[in-house]
Amino acid sequence: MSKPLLQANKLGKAFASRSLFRKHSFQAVQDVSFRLHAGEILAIVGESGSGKSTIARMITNLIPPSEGEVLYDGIALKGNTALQKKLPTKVQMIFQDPFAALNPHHRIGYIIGRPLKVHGIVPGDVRSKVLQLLNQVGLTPAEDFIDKYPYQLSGGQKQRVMIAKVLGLDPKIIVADEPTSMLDVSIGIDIMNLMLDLKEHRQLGYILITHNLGSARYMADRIMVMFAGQIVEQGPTEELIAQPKHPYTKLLLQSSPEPWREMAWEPIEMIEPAGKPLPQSGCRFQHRCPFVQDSCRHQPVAMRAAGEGYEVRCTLY
Ligand SMILES: Nc1ncnc2c1ncn2[C@@H]1O[C@H](COP(=O)(O)OP(=O)(O)OP(=O)(O)O)[C@@H](O)[C@H]1O
Repeated sequence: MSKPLLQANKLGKAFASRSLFRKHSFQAVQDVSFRLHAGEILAIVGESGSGKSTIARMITNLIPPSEGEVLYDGIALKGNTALQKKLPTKVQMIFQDPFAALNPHHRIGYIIGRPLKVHGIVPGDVRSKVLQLLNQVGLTPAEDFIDKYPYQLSGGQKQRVMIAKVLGLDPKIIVADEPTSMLDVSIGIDIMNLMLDLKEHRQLGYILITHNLGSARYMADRIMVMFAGQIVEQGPTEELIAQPKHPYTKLLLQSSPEPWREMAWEPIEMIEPAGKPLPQSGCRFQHRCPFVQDSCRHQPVAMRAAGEGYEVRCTLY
């Protein structure tokens, strides 16, 4: 297989926090490794607080990892100022709320054209390039959109503007953080289809961050399931959905409202509700796992191979 566009090696992130009497550190992400190739979509799924956005912020260089490294085309990001400077042309982010991400005081032409000037991609008049980008994201006739303000557009149109803005820099990777969660279902599907078309035409790699297993299944080639800052399972989409291995993935799938999921496993009964403090040692899921064994309470659990391109963090495998 070709060299990955993006590689995360044993990424970790600890945040310092301070309570009234003492300082402590909270491990938000731990031991996260994955690869993304051109033309591939990797979905990161997991409940709120599982570390998805922290991973996105580390790979886009918004925050430094506490451990591990991020590589683009095999080159480490850390300490490489030339690569860090070039990063916007390699990786771009799309956010959940396109309205918050678009400056309401500027016209669409300015919003899309500004990064092209700042990064020296189009010197001089950017109008024709902006019109081309509007066409590419389906905002046509482009002349009708270029002079509008964000408030004059619908949610789906705003998300298309966001996509046009990031495409202008010709990135190789797009990190999309819940890109359709604020849109109506049918509009969300249109945006996902647009993203899939752009991926095909430009051989983009996507990291799709989502709570929604339905969107992950619709878009992604591979799914990576996070629990409490760790990957618990990653593998090809259809295989992971049809035959999940980790008890947490099974729980996530069985609690999904999606009509397509057919459970070929005994329903998981949690022993403790979500939201309890994490255990001090051993498997992070031990309190909630009905299959917990003595070793799960004491030994940290490493990722293990569970088939071709498949890994799971569970002593049962
Ligand atoms: N700057 C920060 N300082 C301290 N803790 C943080 C910081 N950023 C994130 N965290 C904590 O790290 C953990 C992971 O957060 P993160 O935002 O990555 O989760 P998430 O899976 O993206 O959640 P959501 O789906 O709600 O966005 C959470 O417990 C969060 O409170």
